[in-house]
Amino acid sequence: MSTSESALPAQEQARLVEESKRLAAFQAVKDHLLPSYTKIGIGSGSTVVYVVDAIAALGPAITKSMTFYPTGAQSEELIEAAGLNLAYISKLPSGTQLDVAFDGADEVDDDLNLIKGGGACLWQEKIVAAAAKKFVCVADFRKLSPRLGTAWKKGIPIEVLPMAAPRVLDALKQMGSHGARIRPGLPGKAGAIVTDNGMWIIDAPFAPLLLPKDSEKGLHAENESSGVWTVDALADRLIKLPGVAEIGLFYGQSGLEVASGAQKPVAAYFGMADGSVEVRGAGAS
Ligand SMILES: O=C(CO)[C@H](O)[C@H](O)COP(=O)(O)O
Repeated sequence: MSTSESALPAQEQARLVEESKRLAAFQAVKDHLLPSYTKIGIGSGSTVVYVVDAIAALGPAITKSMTFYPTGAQSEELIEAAGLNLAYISKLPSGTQLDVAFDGADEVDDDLNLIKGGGACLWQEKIVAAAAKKFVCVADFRKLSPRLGTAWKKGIPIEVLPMAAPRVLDALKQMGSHGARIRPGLPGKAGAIVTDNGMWIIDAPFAPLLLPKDSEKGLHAENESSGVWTVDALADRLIKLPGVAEIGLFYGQSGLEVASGAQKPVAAYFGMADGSVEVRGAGAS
């Protein structure tokens, strides 16, 4: 949030953020949900609520031929509450892709790499995003960052098998994440947060993650324990730690570059504080 926005009273700031999510969601749906589409992925979080609002606003004449695939319990409820057709990715016939998937993010960098998992749904979110021909990210202006880990300081969410958590924490420390910790449950719940998949989440802070273009500026990852990593090197390393089920880094090639299995969005829509929508990547299709 810029100085001018953070000077606003808290209530006005919150209103601005909500309005920016809504604007981004309606624009993304307008640009990327074609009436001919039949299979749509729906992500998790507070921004996706507006995506579902935008889809429902198209009316049953358009949406009745569409089926919606959730990324967890929250989006399942959203789809049902909006009266949209619900199905599960486990029932998507092999060899079939979703036409498009919409989801939020905790942070988005200049290369459209994402941090996701603030809402603990990252595993199913990655499966649904990678199953889509086109993955579109929707966010408010606070999520736009030059490098991951600049604005989002809570750490990279990592979904782990509970019995492996202490070993994963040891490994993260060696990799330079000194503040890594198991995410606690919601107030009133003792112990760790438990994901829709029965796993725990570790949040692992790292120094802002470098991009390929940073090496041209003389910025390099040093050694492992320095905690300075490029996005790809860190992601490749984290996913190989025994006990790690999935990581909240969505990285690699985008859906425009690979036929299927992309984790990165083809486009990211940001609602801005001035009421505009900034689009990074591919616009309308
Ligand atoms: O990754 C996610 C949940 O696991 C969400 O997409 C992310 O946390 C953004 O949420 P919000 O739209 O509420 O800011």
